[in-house]
Amino acid sequence: MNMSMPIAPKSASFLHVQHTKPHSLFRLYSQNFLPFPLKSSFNPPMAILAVASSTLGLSETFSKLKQDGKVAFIPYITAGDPDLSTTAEALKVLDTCGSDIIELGVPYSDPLADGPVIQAAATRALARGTNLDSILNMLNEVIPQLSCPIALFTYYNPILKRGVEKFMITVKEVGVHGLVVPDVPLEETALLRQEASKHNIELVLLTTPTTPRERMKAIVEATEGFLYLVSAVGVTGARTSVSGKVQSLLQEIKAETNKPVAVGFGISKPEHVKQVAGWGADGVIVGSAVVKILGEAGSPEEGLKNLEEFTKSLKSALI
Ligand SMILES: O=P(O)(O)OC[C@@H](O)[C@@H](O)c1c[nH]c2ccccc12
Repeated sequence: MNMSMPIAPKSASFLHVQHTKPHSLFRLYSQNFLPFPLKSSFNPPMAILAVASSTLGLSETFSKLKQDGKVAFIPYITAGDPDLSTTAEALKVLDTCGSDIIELGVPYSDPLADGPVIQAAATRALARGTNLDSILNMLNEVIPQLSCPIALFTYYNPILKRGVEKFMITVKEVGVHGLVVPDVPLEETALLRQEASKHNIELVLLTTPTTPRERMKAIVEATEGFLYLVSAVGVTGARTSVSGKVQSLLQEIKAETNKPVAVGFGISKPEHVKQVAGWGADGVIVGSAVVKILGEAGSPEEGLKNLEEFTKSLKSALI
């Protein structure tokens, strides 16, 4: 990864950039979008889902949580940081400590939406030779041991390199349930959504604090699994507080849909988790704070131990 690449300072956010640069992340969400016919998703009776709980997808996970009056805890980690065997252990720790969905990031050389913590994690993972094949081989072993679904998190380029249909087939084969592609140009969402739908992968779309209302409605219509509400302008990274605007954004979105909404960006403490859940979020996503613990520990063992403690502290805010 080009480490000299300027990391967008928080003030010059992608949202501001969207008005100056044609291809910033959030600019991609500002073109007109024609919602596509939603796939008629097969909804087996809960009894079957309860039996095969490890096969619960993203939307089933949210409906089960909703029935229990609970909010989803969704951590994000970068695959291969500090190494893939630690990632395998970290997935099990996160699962055991009560994660309801886990976002697993595919490290990429130009993570334009990521702040310094996740950029550094991607650099370390790539330096160790982590790639999509090695990640999928690891997932093939680990997913059968997990009780929560995995949402693979990747920029668009690695998908295009492999071919959209081949990518979907491959990730489905290892048991991945969901997919988040933060930089997909919306006019190309159709191709991704068609192939994702064909292979029963839930493609999660993102909306931001400055997404125009009509555009937000189209994104809500098109997203599957859940809607990712980005809580702050700028790049990923722990913040000292969560913007109060999230509360009104959640109300605005929930007036348009019954689909679950998970909030991410900047959430890094149990009090943030509690606050966002109290505002009506169906899920709370924590990335950088978790990545930092794993990637910057003195050893993988220390990282996993600290991860367990931190995850339990965040989860306890939702109980
Ligand atoms: O790191 P944060 O501020 O806790 O935000 C979650 C974020 O890491 C995760 O969802 C994510 C990782 N890379 C991204 C790129 C765009 C949007 C979201 C993401």
